[in-house]
Amino acid sequence: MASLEKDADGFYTPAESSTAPVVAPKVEEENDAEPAGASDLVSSTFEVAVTLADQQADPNSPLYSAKSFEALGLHQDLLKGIYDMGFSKPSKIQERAMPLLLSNPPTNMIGQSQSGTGKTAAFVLTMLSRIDYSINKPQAICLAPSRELARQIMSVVVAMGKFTQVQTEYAIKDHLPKGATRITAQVIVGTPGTMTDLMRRKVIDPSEVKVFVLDEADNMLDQDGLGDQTLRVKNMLPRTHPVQIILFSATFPDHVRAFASKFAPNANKIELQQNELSVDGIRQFYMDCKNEEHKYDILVSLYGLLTVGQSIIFCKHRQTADRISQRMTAEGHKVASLHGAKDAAERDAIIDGFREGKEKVLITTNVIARGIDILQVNMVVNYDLPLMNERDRGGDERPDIETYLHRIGRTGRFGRKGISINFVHDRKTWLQMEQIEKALGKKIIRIETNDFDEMEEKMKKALK
Ligand SMILES: Nc1ncnc2c1ncn2[C@@H]1O[C@H](COP(=O)(O)OP(=O)(O)OP(=O)(O)O)[C@@H](O)[C@H]1O
Repeated sequence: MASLEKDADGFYTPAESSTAPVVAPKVEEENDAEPAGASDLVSSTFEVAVTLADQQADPNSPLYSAKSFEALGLHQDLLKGIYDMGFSKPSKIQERAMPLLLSNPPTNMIGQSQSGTGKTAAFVLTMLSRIDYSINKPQAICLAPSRELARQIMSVVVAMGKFTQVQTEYAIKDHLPKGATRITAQVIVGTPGTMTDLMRRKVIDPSEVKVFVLDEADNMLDQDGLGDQTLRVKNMLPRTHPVQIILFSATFPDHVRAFASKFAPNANKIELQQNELSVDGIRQFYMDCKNEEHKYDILVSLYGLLTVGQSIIFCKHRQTADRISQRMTAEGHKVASLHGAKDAAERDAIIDGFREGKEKVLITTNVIARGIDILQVNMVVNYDLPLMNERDRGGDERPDIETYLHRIGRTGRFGRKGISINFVHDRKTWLQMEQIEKALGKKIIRIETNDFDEMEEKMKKALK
């Protein structure tokens, strides 16, 4: 075994020199063109299929692919799983990333692609392709920032692996029975705190781990957030053989890029340009509210539109989410609220209920800003704009562009149309929104708050 040195960032690195760098392929520039043939969302399954096929045939779309899933060299059992899920062609990120992810010897990957463009399938198929099904030991570990996202990723592992013998287990809070001593499952999906705990207690033996995936990698590596815990997990991985490290996200802000490259050395990189970060299917609006209280009134007046499909309302504080939801409920509206102060069972029940469409409006915090994939969500409201100080950068009132992108990305999934509405209520919030607009190079259009008919018409048009 190579001798190890711990460097200033806390990484253990082999003292010997590493392999030659791989030339990083770049995603071609995409233009801003309207996807061809885009139409309304879920009016019928048939219509959606036609729309998707059109978009997947448009070389400017992030959903475009020249290849078929067969051409990506996947095992027959996985192809069956993919088709069983209703996928017919890979998306651009799948087409680009899969050959690099599956090539031998395994090479690390830092992959970036817009929200809702199919990153999950790319890393799930890699995990399922790399494990040895005859060995009952953990071989692929995937970390995500929330239990909701970990559960969703697991549902993709199970669906894609339906025709394989894969065994899976969660590393999320309050999931394993108290006395559990050893996990034999091959794929483990979880959150960093619980994963660290289970590895420390030797419930997870990482000695056979070959693939380590970070979904929402920029968030998982952020030094102000989950970075330490993620690094702890990495430092417990075996050093007797190479472990393929796979980082995926829709965003990789400058302050984590260098750390990401160190975390996944010599990685193949697929990167987006700043002007490609948001998908065109999401139409962005804002509403001028008079003050904090007026934001609530406007939200209530939007209820009819919020429930045309499903909506997610993002607030800065848990208390705001609870307060709004209690008030709206008391006024006879059906809404749910979800945040990190609720216990595990309650969180699972709330997100499952929302997924099933039992509630059409979910009021929440940044806890589910990332990754959550619910196709019926056609509206996102930023009741409070996301700010950098929510990431523990005390006093920093700049808008948090990455969180904004992830929040609005809960709609407009895989070529669907969606709407985002920002509430601004004073000069400060207006300037913050202007900064977001500038950073993304996309116009955020004003909607009148006092003309309900115009509002409704504009929004319905945006969803067409
Ligand atoms: N090739 C495909 N054909 C059809 N649908 C697909 C394909 N790949 C993925 N999807 C669907 O697209 C949706 C979005 O995929 P996914 O959740 O992986 O997006 P993502 O890129 O991880 O987004 P985010 O950055 O928000 O996490 C999912 O509902 C998924 O089932």
